[in-house]
Amino acid sequence: MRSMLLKSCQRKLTQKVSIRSGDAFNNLQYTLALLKPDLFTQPHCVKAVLNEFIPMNGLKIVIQKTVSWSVKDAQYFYAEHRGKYFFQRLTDYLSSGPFFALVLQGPDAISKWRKLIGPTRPDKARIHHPETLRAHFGLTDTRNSFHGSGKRGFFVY
Ligand SMILES: Nc1ncnc2c1ncn2[C@@H]1O[C@H](COP(=O)(O)OP(=O)(O)OP(=O)(O)O)[C@@H](O)[C@H]1O
Repeated sequence: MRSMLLKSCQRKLTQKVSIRSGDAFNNLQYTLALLKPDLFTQPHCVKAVLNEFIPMNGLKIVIQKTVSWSVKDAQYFYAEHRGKYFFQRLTDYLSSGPFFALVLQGPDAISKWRKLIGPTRPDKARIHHPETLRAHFGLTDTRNSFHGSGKRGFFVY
């Protein structure tokens, strides 16, 4: 399984990649991280996240790709929230411009990245978890700058 994972990671970024996240090998995991459109428009913030926050927290970027989603792509990705009052706002936002998709690797990468990005709401993050990325960079409940996959499973982009 590990060699399959590594093979997937080594494919060129232009190719469609399918990786099984969260497979443990000596606690090694892969996780999907999104640096959402609001952050993408702030190159100095992106630079700080990529070059400082991620490596300093024991995570390694194995794939980095700029993506642009249609509304349908965003609706598919966030399907679990369909029907909620913020669904249209959320999917309009994710399809409003380009953003970065990263595959991060490291021990306990899934929970480590989720912990690093912090609570969904940046205002709450600034009060209760001021050290987190959403506290530093998040703007609003919708434009909260980051996504971290919450569970093991396949992701394709
Ligand atoms: N109450 C809300 N009002 C507005 N937007 C919301 C609200 N709750 C969630 N969202 C938006 O939907 C996204 C997905 O919500 P979820 O509950 O999965 O939070 P999360 O796991 O912290 O975020 P993400 O899935 O983006 O990592 C959030 O990142 C946020 O942009």
